[in-house]
Amino acid sequence: MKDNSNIRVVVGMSGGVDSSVAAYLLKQQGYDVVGVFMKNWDDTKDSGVCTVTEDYEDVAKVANKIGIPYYSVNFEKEYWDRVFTYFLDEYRRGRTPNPDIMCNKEVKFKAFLDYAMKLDADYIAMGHYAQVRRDADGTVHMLRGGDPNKDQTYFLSQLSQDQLQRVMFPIGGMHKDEVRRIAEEAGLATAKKKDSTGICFIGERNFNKFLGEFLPAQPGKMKTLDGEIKGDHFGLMNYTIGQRRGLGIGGNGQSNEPWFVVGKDLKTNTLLVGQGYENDYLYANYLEASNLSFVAPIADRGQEFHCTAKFRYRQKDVGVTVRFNDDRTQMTVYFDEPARAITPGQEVVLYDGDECLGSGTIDHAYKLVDDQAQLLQYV
Ligand SMILES: Nc1ncnc2c1ncn2[C@@H]1O[C@H](COP(=O)(O)OP(=O)(O)OP(=O)(O)O)[C@@H](O)[C@H]1O
Repeated sequence: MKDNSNIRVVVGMSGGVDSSVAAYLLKQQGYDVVGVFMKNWDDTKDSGVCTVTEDYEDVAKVANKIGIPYYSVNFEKEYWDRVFTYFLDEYRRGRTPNPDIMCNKEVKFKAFLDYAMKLDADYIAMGHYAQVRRDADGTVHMLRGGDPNKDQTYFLSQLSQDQLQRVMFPIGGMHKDEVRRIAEEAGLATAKKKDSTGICFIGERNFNKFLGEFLPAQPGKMKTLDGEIKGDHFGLMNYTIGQRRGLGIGGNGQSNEPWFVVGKDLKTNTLLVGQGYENDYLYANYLEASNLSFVAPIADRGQEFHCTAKFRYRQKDVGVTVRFNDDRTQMTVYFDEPARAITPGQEVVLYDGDECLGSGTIDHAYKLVDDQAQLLQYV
């Protein structure tokens, strides 16, 4: 067996089963493994419950069982400055941000990586469901996780080639069942622990109440695209494009079809609603994105190429054509088929087969009407 004992790997241990097994497998493979638990949210900042103490106890139990040192590090300031501030700003702009993507980019794979380097790490490891392939020339590629139900490349799509160079995903090729089985066989205390849910590092919250603790809600009117008032909304930030639940409007005389959020008019603080899941106004032909980041080397693909994309996490890939602007700071993504509920603030993540190329943040969606581009009034 290869001697890995000179290679130090700092594992991000959350107190969950995935990172427990990641640490366990690395230790089995003979690496010099160190566990580190991050605390990124102070539960006195809001009125929710945090599970930090319990999670850290689980890290301690697992680390002791597999025989590795472990530490805890506090990145509350980094999380607040680089993730939470962005999160609130995006909501203020009427958009729907993805804090997990920002958290990976700025905290888990930046602040944590910097900290690990100070501990003389050669690599960091995380319990994500994603895979890294290393080419002979040193280039690394990020591939989808082995468990199609768990693939997390969507959330990792803003990592850079430099960041990925130093990353290992020990359980990335496995299925969740297998991870739990290994944890059980190894007697790890987290084998049966429930998966974490909710906002990255903050946890499960009543979302609207949580948001309201940081951003004052500004109630306004709900209108159809024809200007008919349908009711009141309790703050544009509490709604997202394509949302059905919580509107409180039933079908009317002509149709019993449910109502959906089809747009937001920030200037007049109006929520635009339309009837029917297939509402034409929810379908776009292309989008514009900025804040581009590519983990894969894509320079040789030229200004325009065809690939697949996801616009939200739980979605099948769709065929798209990507066209960059001259300096590659923005891209326009044309869909092979019209796509529903494209949401500003969310990420458009590009794939070539199983390889995640990178992503951009959605700014605008457009519809073609008689070959004329119409900007959808999504913010
Ligand atoms: N508080 C934390 N401290 C250190 N690393 C963390 C922490 N939270 C998450 N991570 C790392 O990020 C990975 C993915 O986190 P995610 O929240 O998606 O958890 P998960 O898939 O439920 O994994 P786990 O079962 O390990 O909690 C974890 O497996 C772990 O390596």
